[in-house]
Amino acid sequence: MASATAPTSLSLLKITVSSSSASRSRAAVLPFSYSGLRSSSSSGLRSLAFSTADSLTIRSLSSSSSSRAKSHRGLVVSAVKKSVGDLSAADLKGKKVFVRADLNVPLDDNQNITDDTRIRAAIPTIKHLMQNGAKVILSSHLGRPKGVTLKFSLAPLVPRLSELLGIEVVKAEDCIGPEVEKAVAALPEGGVLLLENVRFYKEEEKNEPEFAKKLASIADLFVNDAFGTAHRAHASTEGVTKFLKPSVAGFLLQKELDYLVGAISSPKRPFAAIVGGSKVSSKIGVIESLLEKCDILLLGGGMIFTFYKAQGLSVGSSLVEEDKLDLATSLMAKAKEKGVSLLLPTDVVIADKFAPDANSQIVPASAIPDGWMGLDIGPDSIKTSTKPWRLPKL
Ligand SMILES: Nc1ncnc2c1ncn2[C@@H]1O[C@H](COP(=O)(O)OP(=O)(O)OP(=O)(O)O)[C@@H](O)[C@H]1O
Ligand SMILES: O=C(O)[C@H](O)COP(=O)(O)O
Repeated sequence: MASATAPTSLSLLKITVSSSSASRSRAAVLPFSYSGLRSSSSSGLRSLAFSTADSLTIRSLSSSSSSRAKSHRGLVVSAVKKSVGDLSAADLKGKKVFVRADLNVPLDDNQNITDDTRIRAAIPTIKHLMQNGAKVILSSHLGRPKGVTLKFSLAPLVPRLSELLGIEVVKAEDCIGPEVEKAVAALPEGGVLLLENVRFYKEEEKNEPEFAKKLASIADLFVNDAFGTAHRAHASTEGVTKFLKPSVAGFLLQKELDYLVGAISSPKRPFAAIVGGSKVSSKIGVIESLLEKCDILLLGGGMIFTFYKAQGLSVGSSLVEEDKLDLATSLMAKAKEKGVSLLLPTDVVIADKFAPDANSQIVPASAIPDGWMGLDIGPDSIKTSTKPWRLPKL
């Protein structure tokens, strides 16, 4: 059986804590999966492929047999958001509906859509509105343009949208202004007008009220179906809700909310979550919230290098949020305090530059050479995180 002194990659983590009953009882719910540890190999963490930020948790795992502590994370979240399905023809006929979707699809160099999943996902809401006589004003961002940029135009999406909806979707050249107003006025019941990329205006991401007001001024009510963008308070997602009533969720957003609420309010234990992305700073809220609910939190993506550095590891030229090192440390401490196993990958992909033609290799997280940058989790860690017999059922 592994002990806290096993030379796992935990030994790299310079965190010393004293035992707490909270972490012991919490850790007891994690029977899994720590098969790698239990195999008692001297490279326990390597076989686990994720390292916990808290070596104490591992000791607790292997020593405690008490049943799971009564959850202090039993926060029940209930989804009582109004959805577009609650709106009938009586509410919609002849109404101008501003629909924010996430049509941020990948395009190749010739502006061909290489994956239309997001367009297809937006269709049920749009069809519901069309079938109930609404005039649909469809808005989205595409990419992260700095000002008006042709390659980020939504124009290439029109043929596919039209095909999927069975009507000719009209495209506006802008998302606000007199031309848009004219196009809206000409829109028949059941018609769809696609506005130009809302991020062509910097006011969108700044959530400027004046801009939100202009967007809202062309519509009677708002449907947010942009699940992939729902974590951002932008003018077209959050700002317009100040001016349009009702503001309701689209079918896609509702489905995802139902799913998440179900998973989070009464999860099967042990409950694990995986969080990735490049920046810790934009994930603080979600990580803190998950620490209240999860038993295991696996981190991936670019943000892990901030955590490694916070632990004193050498991370070469990896992306690091220097001003968030303390935050990373405090999140790890918080996980410890809550008895949550915060796991970091033990192997990583590194490259000599951030470019498609870079040289790359796989190394242990503790062995990133100077001049190399870590990009993401390595194959061992991927294997671990995707093998159901290693991880608890999600
Ligand atoms: N490991 C990395 N090293 C350097 N740059 C990275 C790394 N990972 C991602 N990036 C850069 O950050 C951008 C955003 O990455 P990603 O979408 O994974 O992160 P995110 O946290 O979801 O993004 P954001 O919070 O900025 O929306 C990428 O397009 C890329 O340019
Ligand atoms: O692709 C995405 O993640 C969403 O469309 C959000 O895009 P953003 O990260 O540029 O806001």
